[in-house]
Amino acid sequence: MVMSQTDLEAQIQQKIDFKTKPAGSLGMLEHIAFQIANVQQTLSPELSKPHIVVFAGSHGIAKEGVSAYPAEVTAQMVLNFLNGGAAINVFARQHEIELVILDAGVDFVFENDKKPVDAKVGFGTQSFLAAEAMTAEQCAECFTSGAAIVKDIRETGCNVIGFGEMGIGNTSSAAVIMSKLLDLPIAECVGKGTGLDATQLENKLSVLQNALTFHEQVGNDPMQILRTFGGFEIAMMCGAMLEAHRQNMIVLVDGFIASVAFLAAFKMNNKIIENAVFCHQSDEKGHRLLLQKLNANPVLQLNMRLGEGTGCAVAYPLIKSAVAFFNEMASFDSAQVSQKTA
Ligand SMILES: O=C(O)c1ccc[n+]([C@@H]2O[C@H](COP(=O)([O-])O)[C@@H](O)[C@H]2O)c1
Ligand SMILES: Cc1cc2nc[nH]c2cc1C
Repeated sequence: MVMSQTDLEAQIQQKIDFKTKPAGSLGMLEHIAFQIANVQQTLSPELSKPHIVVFAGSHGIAKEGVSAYPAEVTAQMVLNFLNGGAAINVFARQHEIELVILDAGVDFVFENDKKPVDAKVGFGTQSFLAAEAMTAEQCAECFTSGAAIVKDIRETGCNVIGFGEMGIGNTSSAAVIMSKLLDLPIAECVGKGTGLDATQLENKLSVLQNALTFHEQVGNDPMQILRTFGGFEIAMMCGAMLEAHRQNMIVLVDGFIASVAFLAAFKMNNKIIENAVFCHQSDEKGHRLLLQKLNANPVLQLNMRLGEGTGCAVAYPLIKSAVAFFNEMASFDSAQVSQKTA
């Protein structure tokens, strides 16, 4: 017998409420369990073959003094990921999450035997201070490649996928994209990124204001905004997230930059929010407001501002706990525990 959506939702909620606990006492874990069961349309949800993809890209805007670190760190960190030494490697290993390192457009030729997945769209974007970050063709390629990597991962049996990134300068791209997509003053979207001091932050703000003035004619079309302000890894994440939704996967969203990629995807298909778990509220200034605008309730708030998918990795065991209680806890009936009095 085919169950209606309303019936299924009622049954999921009933299963949660009949567990041996005071009603609502597992808090956010209850919401996550409900969401995952609902996405998977089942009373026995499963998380299988979890993956995190780190999308890496270099940014032309990095030469405008908007980051506390030099642009070459992007390629150097990709090598570090490949050698297993970065924070995301540690957390992914700890929680048995498959890690995929993807070159969306790093300004470096990787030639050792250890290479990132090659989806290179170019050797970094143009500085969007006085040019478009990428061409329309490059932006389209980001979407095609993002979808392709997710399809490949889906074929391994994975149904839960985290999105992280690496790209010196990408909080600048992300801040401008957020400001355009939400029609917010850029000052509300800009933060210290990798750790700018107050003077450097003022410079970042003025660079981004100038860029916005230069691109004044850009309207609110998300594809046009992504193309104008980049980066390759942000556009590719956006395309990948949309595919993960098409494949009915659980979409784990990392920090500020990943959330901005999500916002662009949401503007293209707002149903994607049904599959999304916002893993961690970053310390980057704009993230809180962005999550508020999405009505999103992050699983964790640990004052991290690293990216790489680290928020997804550290939140993952909690998401597993949500599914585990839903599947394994006894009910009042099965354990013969008395229910609430009146
Ligand atoms: O994910 C976040 O919330 C986050 C916040 C601040 C910085 N980051 C990371 O730092 C880099 C961007 O910072 P920046 O200062 O170079 O724009 C990039 O590699 C991101 O992964 C990440
Ligand atoms: C060292 C370093 C590691 C990172 N991981 C993600 N963004 C980063 C930025 C820097 C500077």
